[in-house]
Amino acid sequence: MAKKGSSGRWMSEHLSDGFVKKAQKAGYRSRAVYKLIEMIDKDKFIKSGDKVFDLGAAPGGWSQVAIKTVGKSGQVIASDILDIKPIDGVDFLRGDFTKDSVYKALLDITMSKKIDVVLSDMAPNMSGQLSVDIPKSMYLCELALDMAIKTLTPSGYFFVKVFQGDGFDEFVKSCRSSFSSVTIRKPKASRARSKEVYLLANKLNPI
Ligand SMILES: C[S@@+](CC[C@H](N)C(=O)[O-])C[C@H]1O[C@@H](n2cnc3c(N)ncnc32)[C@H](O)[C@@H]1O
Repeated sequence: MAKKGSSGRWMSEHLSDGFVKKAQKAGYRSRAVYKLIEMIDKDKFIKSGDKVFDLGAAPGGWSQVAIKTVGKSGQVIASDILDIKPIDGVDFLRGDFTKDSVYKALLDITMSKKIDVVLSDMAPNMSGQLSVDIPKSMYLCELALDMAIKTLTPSGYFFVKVFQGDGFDEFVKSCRSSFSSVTIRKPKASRARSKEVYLLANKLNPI
């Protein structure tokens, strides 16, 4: 029998993954929803009526969870470089978040109203080379932090995927200097061998 390459290994692991099966059964678009659901259950950082940004939203799993949680009185504004199939009640903007035009278009959609929660699950296409992937990911984290600082209410939350590696400690430090509460979490649905963790920051420090 031919030896499985890394993509073959990924596919068989993916298909036998309990979170994948659970997500498919529940009609969610990604297994990643279980990372967000666990963290919302634990830290209660998205509530009914909230206004939420979902950065790096494709294929739309987190947006599905967010719109369910905020309900009709809330709003979810999602964005990704890739398109997503429409989700009832979710406003979607397609574009590259590293481009000024996309960043500004997202700010325009808020119509100067403050946001309660900024989510970022953005991750670049992984090459497998940590020296390339980690800096790319860190840049997306820094842009998301900047957006959070500019748009959040004083009691708002920033929830972001970060890869542990070069720049991680500095990024946590930046978050601590902008927010009075910063916690690092590793949800059960996050694969143990993955270097990803999630950072939850709350309460912007006054400037
Ligand atoms: C792990 S996926 C997000 C999964 C999503 N949370 C869900 O539950 O469906 C990461 C996303 O980040 C997006 N992304 C990566 N670089 C981006 C960029 N420069 N601008 C916008 N989105 C980006 C990718 O296209 C990808 O869809």
